[in-house]
Amino acid sequence: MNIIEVKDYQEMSKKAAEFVRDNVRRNPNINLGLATGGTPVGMYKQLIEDHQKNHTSYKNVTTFNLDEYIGLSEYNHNSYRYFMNDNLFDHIDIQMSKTNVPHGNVKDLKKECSDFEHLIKEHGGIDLQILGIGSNGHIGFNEPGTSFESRTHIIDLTHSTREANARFFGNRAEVPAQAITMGISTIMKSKAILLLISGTNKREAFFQLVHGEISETFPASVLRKHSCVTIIVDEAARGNV
Ligand SMILES: N[C@@H]1[C@@H](O)[C@H](O)[C@@H](COP(=O)(O)O)O[C@@H]1O
Repeated sequence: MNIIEVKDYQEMSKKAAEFVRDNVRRNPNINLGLATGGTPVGMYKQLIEDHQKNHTSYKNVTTFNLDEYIGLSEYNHNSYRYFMNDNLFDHIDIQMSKTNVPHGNVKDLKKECSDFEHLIKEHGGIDLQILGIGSNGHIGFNEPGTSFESRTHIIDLTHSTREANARFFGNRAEVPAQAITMGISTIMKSKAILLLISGTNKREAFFQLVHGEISETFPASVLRKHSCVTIIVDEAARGNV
């Protein structure tokens, strides 16, 4: 794993945006895997700024998002589809038809999972996957205990994840109990991975990732088996590591 140490959230966001932009410029038809949560918001802001200033084009880019809450429609402000439109897609020249976020409010959720998995495959796989990390080591919504062999699937969210995400909803009771998420093996098939880690609440997770054992009890540890992972981590998350 290539670890890039930066000072703070601002610098992490800038570096991450440069990394993504350079990849898009090198391969304008890139398949990007995207993440939600608080961590990548600054990176998306920088990408929008770069698009406006330097005209980096996303016209031929295809995107696949990691996950979506079950039960929320795309119009719900807490859905990840809404998040992506609001934080990125509405502000760049991407074709909406090339943006893919799992649908969390369809009748046949199992079919949605296998369709999503196939869609990624049909497009030739993800070239660059952006990731954040949960404080319990989850990636996407793959909670501790998820099989490393998992494909896109339905997951029960843990108490701590619902608690952590309650800040977006008002209270924990409103956070959906389940989500659709790319599986660990789906994520691991990406050709390259960019993981962003910021803040003191991620310090323990960063430490585990670097020093802990590779185990399904800490999902992100699987990344140590991937040959092309870049981590951008700020001072607060590094602590004394
Ligand atoms: N499903 C998302 C993840 O993709 C994200 O990486 C993680 C951390 O979120 P944050 O960046 O807000 O700390 O939790 C969320 O639940």
